[in-house]
Amino acid sequence: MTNASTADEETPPPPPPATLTFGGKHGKNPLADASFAAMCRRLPSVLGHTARRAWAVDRTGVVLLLVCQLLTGAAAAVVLAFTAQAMTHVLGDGTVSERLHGALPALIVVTAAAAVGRVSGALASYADGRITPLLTTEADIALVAAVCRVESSAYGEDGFADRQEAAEVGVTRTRLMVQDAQRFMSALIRMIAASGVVTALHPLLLPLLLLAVLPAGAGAVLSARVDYETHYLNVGDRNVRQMMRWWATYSRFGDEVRANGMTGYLIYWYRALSDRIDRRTLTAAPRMLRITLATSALGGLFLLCTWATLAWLASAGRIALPVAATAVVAVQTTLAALGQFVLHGAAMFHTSLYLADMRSFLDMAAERAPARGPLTIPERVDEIRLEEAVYQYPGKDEPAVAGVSLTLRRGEILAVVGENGSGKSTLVKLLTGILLADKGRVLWDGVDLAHADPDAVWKRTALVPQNFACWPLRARENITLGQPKTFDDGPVWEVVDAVGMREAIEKLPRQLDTLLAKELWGGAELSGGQWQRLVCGRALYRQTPLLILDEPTSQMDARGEHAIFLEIKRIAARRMTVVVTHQLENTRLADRILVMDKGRVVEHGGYEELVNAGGLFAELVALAQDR
Ligand SMILES: Nc1ncnc2c1ncn2[C@@H]1O[C@H](COP(=O)(O)OP(=O)(O)OP(=O)(O)O)[C@@H](O)[C@H]1O
Repeated sequence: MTNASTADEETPPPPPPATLTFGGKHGKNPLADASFAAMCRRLPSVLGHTARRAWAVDRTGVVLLLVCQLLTGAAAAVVLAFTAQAMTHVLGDGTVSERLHGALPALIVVTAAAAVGRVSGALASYADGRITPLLTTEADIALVAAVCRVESSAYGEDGFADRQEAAEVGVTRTRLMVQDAQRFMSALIRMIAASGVVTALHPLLLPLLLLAVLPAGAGAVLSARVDYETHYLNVGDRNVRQMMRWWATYSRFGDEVRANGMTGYLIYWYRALSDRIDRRTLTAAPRMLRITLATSALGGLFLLCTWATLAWLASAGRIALPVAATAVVAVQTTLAALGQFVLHGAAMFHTSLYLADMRSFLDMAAERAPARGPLTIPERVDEIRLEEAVYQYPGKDEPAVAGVSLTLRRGEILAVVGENGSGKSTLVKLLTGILLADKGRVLWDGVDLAHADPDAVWKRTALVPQNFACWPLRARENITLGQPKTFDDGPVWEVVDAVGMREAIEKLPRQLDTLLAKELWGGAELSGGQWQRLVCGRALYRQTPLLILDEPTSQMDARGEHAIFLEIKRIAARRMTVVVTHQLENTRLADRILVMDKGRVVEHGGYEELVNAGGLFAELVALAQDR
């Protein structure tokens, strides 16, 4: 036995991924208590909703689709009725040529109607091809817009991310909805046409045919239910798998994954989660099989009864032979139409389950869109005041900000310091109205943010967040994003100079037009510190009354940091500036320093004053110098 294998035996197996359930108040499958009748009642509402949305995106396509479907149905009825007529001639009395001659006009009509049916069928598919992509795009954009617009606090809400994942499936299923609805409607029209002909031949045939296809329909609905149940159980796991997939494969995190030896565990983890999802899916397979076998057997039995009845009617002389022959064709046609009607109805029901998830998420997101009030904020803001502001994140026992009062005036630079988790970033979110205080108030020139239009607030805010996005956009857009108001690059170059990025941008293959994403064709990459400079440039470009920088220079070299703080000082007179930092030396530029601990302001004053006070700030400064 080698040392390596001994080591392997002694190494405990890696822990499997945590078991995640689609939890919270959304943890209950909406189908759990739904009766079969209730499920069937969904169809008209789903059909109506799809029709309204289709009408909104492509009226011509919808009209074309409806006309073609009516034509297809009418053509099917004509084919059947004239086939019956032709049969009567073919199986009637006279010589072969006389009988064929007699059937000829009916056969010509059958051929013409079949041609019309085919052409309108093709046109209906074309209309479906027009409507579906537009509808899917609309659903997709509605979802993205809804998520972008919710109050920031919604992200932390129980089940929000899982509901979003379920809604994403709804978006992809939208693709099937028009197709299902179109096939369902066309089968319905063909069924009505064909059943009219069958009933005219003998009234007993239609109920028997219905009995023959109903079990298949019931089977399809039951299978859809099982499939959805499995999907519902897997939502939580799929959500986290999707997130991990992105983190594990995103090139920006590739170095961390490789150099820390994470690859093996990440792949193991991904496989373990995928296996768990597959296991649930496979558990459903025998149930599906049982449903299909039972309903097929029942349907087959009823079909046998239909044929036996037809044979009995013919042999007992209750229907003439030509009528019996026609009945065979009519039964086949009706059976096909009925079968498709039921199957596409079930498919629509199936799709509707996913669409309902999407609709309920959109409703949920709409309820969480800011509805704060119509108050607006003056163009120039002179003062921001916090009055005993408290904020507690959902699910947390302690408030992150526990009653903070402060006044910030135009022209002032405020530094906020404190240990990790002391509430600095949360305070910033309260100042900017990203989060609304649970208790207390945040007032911008006397306007309470709880009642102000958030867009008016954010138009006057520039924020360099602690965790910023490296947008896969051109360099120019990475600066102007959120405020693309000039056609001239002058102001963009001004901020590029201010953050010391001119040389780096001029070296890019297409300067400001360079796509900043190495993974995209023609894209280029910046270093971490260069990205941070660019993000600071974006905030400076906005020229707003409030400028907030949360750890703005953590990745920068001394020259970059110097340039940024010089610029902050240069422009400070025209705005209120808040700098959150752990680099305590940088707080020297501030007019005031706020020291936070456990959500409260424990000290405030100037740099020298706080160092001499011998409190938490002095201790942190001493620790920073004790290297
Ligand atoms: N989105 C969130 N959901 C739940 N709790 C959060 C969230 N963001 C922060 N917290 C919690 O709120 C508290 C304050 O966090 P905050 O980010 O404001 O601290 P901070 O002072 O900015 O910390 P750091 O110096 O590490 O950036 C912490 O206990 C943290 O765990």
